[in-house]
Amino acid sequence: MKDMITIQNLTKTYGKHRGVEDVTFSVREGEIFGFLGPNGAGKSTTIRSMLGLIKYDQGEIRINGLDSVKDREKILADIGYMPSEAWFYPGMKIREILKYSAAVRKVDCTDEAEKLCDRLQVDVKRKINELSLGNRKKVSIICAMQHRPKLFVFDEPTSGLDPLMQNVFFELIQEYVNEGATCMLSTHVLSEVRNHCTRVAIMKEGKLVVTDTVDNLLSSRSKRIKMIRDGEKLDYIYKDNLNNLYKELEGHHIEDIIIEEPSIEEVFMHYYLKEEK
Ligand SMILES: Nc1ncnc2c1ncn2[C@@H]1O[C@H](COP(=O)(O)OP(=O)(O)OP(=O)(O)O)[C@@H](O)[C@H]1O
Repeated sequence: MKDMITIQNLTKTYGKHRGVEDVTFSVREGEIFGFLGPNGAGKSTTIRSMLGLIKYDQGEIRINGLDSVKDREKILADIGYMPSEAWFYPGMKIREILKYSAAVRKVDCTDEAEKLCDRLQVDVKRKINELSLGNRKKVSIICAMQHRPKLFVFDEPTSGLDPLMQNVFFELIQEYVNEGATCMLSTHVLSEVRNHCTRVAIMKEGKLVVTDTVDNLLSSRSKRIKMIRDGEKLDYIYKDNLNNLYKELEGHHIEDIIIEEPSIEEVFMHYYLKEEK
């Protein structure tokens, strides 16, 4: 499968401050790719560099084979980007915002916009400044989707959306992906990653720490152990070979033991914890 996004040795500093350092990964055509990491890890810097919103210092970014600097306009024509902040000009009606967003791209999105408003339960007659954060997010989602782009880039799309609308959002993404689109999703919600993403990249302190399939990352050898040993209740993550656990338990009275797969939060947590200095 060909790459939709290729990022090679991306480095961006903000004056003396670190942004991202030597980041290399790729997103394949047709996948839903999770982009994770704690606050300040460098996700937005990477995304803004991809979209030409900031100038990076070193490296190369190609999107659908095109150079992110030289071919910026061509690239942007086929991207649906949703920033984490859902801000619009106050006073505008939703209908006007959607029309304006389509006109900037010089495409007629009327049918798709109507379908999306219906699915996301958006009333186009309402003014943007009357809306809750969740409803503004829905407008932002429609602006990113209505021109049916080849590539979606979402920065924390579901924060503020109720669970029903979160479901509708992922149904829509899946439908577009089934028709050939690619989706890069920056999120802090690990259940979204487990349920919807095929591969992930995890950033930490400006560097890429891992990129792999969600299945591989979750099938690590660690297990969650819950047991009552010698009258004591224990609940912990065991990272060694299970044969060693059985040896360690010899001579103890085991009243009860449950060995289960850890949650995605438990598996991913160490990528989020700060390194000991
Ligand atoms: N405009 C800026 N000026 C100076 N430093 C910046 C600027 N934007 C980002 N940074 C720094 O770059 C680093 C990466 O920030 P970035 O916003 O890319 O992280 P993030 O992973 O998107 O975080 P979050 O999950 O909080 O959105 C941080 O150390 C941040 O302080």
